[in-house]
Amino acid sequence: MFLCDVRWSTLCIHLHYVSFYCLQTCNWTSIKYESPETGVGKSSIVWRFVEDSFDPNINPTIGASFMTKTVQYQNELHKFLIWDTAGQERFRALAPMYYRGSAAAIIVYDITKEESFQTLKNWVKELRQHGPPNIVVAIAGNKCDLTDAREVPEKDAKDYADSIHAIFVETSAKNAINIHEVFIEISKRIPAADAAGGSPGRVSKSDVRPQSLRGHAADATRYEPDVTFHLKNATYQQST
Ligand SMILES: Nc1nc2c(ncn2[C@@H]2O[C@H](COP(=O)(O)OP(=O)(O)OP(=O)(O)O)[C@@H](O)[C@H]2O)c(=O)[nH]1
Repeated sequence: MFLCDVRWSTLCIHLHYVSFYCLQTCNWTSIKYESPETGVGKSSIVWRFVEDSFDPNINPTIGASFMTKTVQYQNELHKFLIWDTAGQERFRALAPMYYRGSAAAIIVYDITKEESFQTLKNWVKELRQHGPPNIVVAIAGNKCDLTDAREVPEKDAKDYADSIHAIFVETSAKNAINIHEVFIEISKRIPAADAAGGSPGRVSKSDVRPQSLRGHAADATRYEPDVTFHLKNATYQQST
């Protein structure tokens, strides 16, 4: 998952999950979570953030979903443009299409699956090597409501995140724990466009990469409504 934060201009945020990207048009309708990169809760986090809802029977992502969400923080508006991409290995090669040009990435692992945490480290390496140089990275240990099934100690993950200067949170999309907070924390770390003179993630409004727009709340009417669309079946809808 990737996010951006800008004042008065669209900024590109790359929200990178342990798994992501997919631009292909596919017909698969039911695919089991097979690898440590799938089923960690990426889509659930996005839906909790965007719609404040949780679906225990959510389908695996086939293709990619793009969503925007505008929130007010203090006296500013933050508009997040988010790519939610499929976690399956077959889509891995498409990842650079989404993280290049993004200002932030959220890499998600499942606290009940040690393997997903190890996989996360590979994504961090890839982002460091091939992603934008100043990309903000957040690590989210999801499903923290499942404490009895925990395999990844919180301290281990926090120490790792500190070692790479990443934001760290444990989240629960199910119980709405730290979802809003991680997005706001990312937004705070991304320089405003006017201050940065054009941040790495800055994009035009027609660019359908994840972005965040930050401006003053009083100017909310200048922004377009939040939207959701799915590349899988080329549907497009306004969510607000
Ligand atoms: N208990 C619990 N279950 C969760 C949480 N987040 C997601 N899930 C469940 O985990 C499963 C996978 O969630 P998804 O959001 O589809 O995961 P994903 O990482 O987007 O999966 P892909 O689309 O395959 O990459 C679903 O059954 C969700 O209901 C959480 O915070 N707590």
